[in-house]
Amino acid sequence: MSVSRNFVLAAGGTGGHIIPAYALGAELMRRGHQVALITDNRGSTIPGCPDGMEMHIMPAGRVAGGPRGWLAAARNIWRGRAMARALFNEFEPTAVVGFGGYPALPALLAAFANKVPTIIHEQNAVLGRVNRLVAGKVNAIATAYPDVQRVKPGHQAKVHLVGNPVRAEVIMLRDEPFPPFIEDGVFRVLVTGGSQGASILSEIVPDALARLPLNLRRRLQVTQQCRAEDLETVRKMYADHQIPAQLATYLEDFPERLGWSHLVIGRAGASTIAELTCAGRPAILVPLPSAMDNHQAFNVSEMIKAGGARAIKQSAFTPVELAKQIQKMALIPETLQNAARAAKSCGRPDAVHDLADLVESFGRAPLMHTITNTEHSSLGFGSAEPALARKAVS
Ligand SMILES: CC(=O)N[C@H]1[C@@H](OP(=O)(O)OP(=O)(O)OC[C@H]2O[C@@H](n3ccc(=O)[nH]c3=O)[C@H](O)[C@@H]2O)O[C@H](CO)[C@@H](O)[C@@H]1O
Repeated sequence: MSVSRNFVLAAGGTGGHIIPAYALGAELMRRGHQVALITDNRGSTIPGCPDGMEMHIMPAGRVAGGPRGWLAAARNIWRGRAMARALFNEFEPTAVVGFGGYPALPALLAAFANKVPTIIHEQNAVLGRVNRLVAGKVNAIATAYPDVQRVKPGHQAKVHLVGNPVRAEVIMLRDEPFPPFIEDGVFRVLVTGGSQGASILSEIVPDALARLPLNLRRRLQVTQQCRAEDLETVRKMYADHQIPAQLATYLEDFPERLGWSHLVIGRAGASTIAELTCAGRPAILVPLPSAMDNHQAFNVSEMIKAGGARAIKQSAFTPVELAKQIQKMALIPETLQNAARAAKSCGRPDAVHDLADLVESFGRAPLMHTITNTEHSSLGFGSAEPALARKAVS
C-alpha cells in the first residue's frame, strides 16, 4: 500500500540544478506525495515548476569575496537554515533532497538539525562544492555518472548511480525515431548555452553555419537560444547569410525543439547532456572552461567515448573549426544517425524513477512496516545504514 508522505527538495541558482528537482517533484507527486521546493530568487525564475509543488524562496549565501562576503554569506545561510527549520516543523518532511549549489545548503543544515533523513543528488561527473561539504553527513549520495570524482572512499558505500532526472516530455522522445535526415531534406540545428545562455555560441555559430558547403547550408533551419544582449546581432547575422533561424532568450518548449533537431551545438551542462542522451541526439559541445573542477569537460567524456558527441575546447572554438566538425558529423547522413544511436546508448531514462525510489526508501511511513537491512538491499540500494533504518521506522 502506498502512503502519502511529504518531501522537501532544495535546489537553486541555474536550470541545471532546478530542472532535475522539478522532474523528481513531478514524479513524487505522481506517486501521491506532497512536495515543497526550497529555492533562491534566481532559481524561482526558471520556468517549468510542476503544478501542485509548493515553492519557498529562502536566503542562501555563496561563500566568496573575502571576510566581508563570508560574513554576509554566513548570516544568510543561518537565516535560511532558521526559515527551513520553521518550514520543516510545519510540513514534517520524511526526507530532504539537496541538488547541490549554495541554495541547497541552508535546507540541508536544517535537516541535519531536525534529524530528517537527507539525500544529495550530484548532476555532474565531479562532486560539487556544497555536496562535498555535506557528503559525510547525508544518508545517501545519488549520482548521474559512474565513478564521480571527489567522492571520498569512505562515502562510496552510500553512493547510488541513478542518472540525471529529465522532464517527462524528454523521456517520451526516447521512443520516437530520429527525424529523417536525407540529402534533400531539412537540416535542423538546435543551439543552446544552458539555462543562462552563452555569448560565445552567438559569436561563433552563425558564422560557422554560413561556412558550410552549399548542400548542407541551403537545408539549414536553426533554433538558437541567445543571451538578451546578443539577440539583435545574431538575428542580423542569420538574416545576412539567409539562414532561417528562430531565436529566444529561453526556449520553454526545449523538449519539442530537441525532438525536432538533427544536431545540437551547446555547452556541456549536466541536464543538457542527460536530455541529449535520453532523446538520442548527436552534439558538438563546448565545455564551459570556468566550470568548477572543469566538470563540464568530464560530463561530456562518456558521450564522446560512445561516439555520440564531439567536444571543442573553448580556446579552439572558431567558426572554421566548428564548420569542420559539423561537416565531419553531418555530411554523410549515416554518420549522424550512428552518432544519434551512440548518444542514446549513454542515456539513463529511468533516472527519475530510480531517484524517486531511493527517496521513498528513506521516507517509509511510520510503523507501516519495519525496514531491515536485508529488505533495504533487496530494493536495490545496497545496505542501509543502521541509523537510517532506525530513523525510517521511528
Ligand atoms: C553555467 C553553469 O554554472 N552551469 C552549470 C549548471 O547548469 P546550466 O543551467 O548551465 O545547464 P544544464 O545543461 O545543466 O541545464 C540547462 C537546462 O535548461 C534547459 N533549457 C536551456 C535553455 C533553454 O532555452 N531552455 C531550456 O529549457 C535545458 O533543457 C536543461 O534542462 O548546473 C549544471 C548541473 O549542476 C552544471 O552541469 C552546469 O555546468
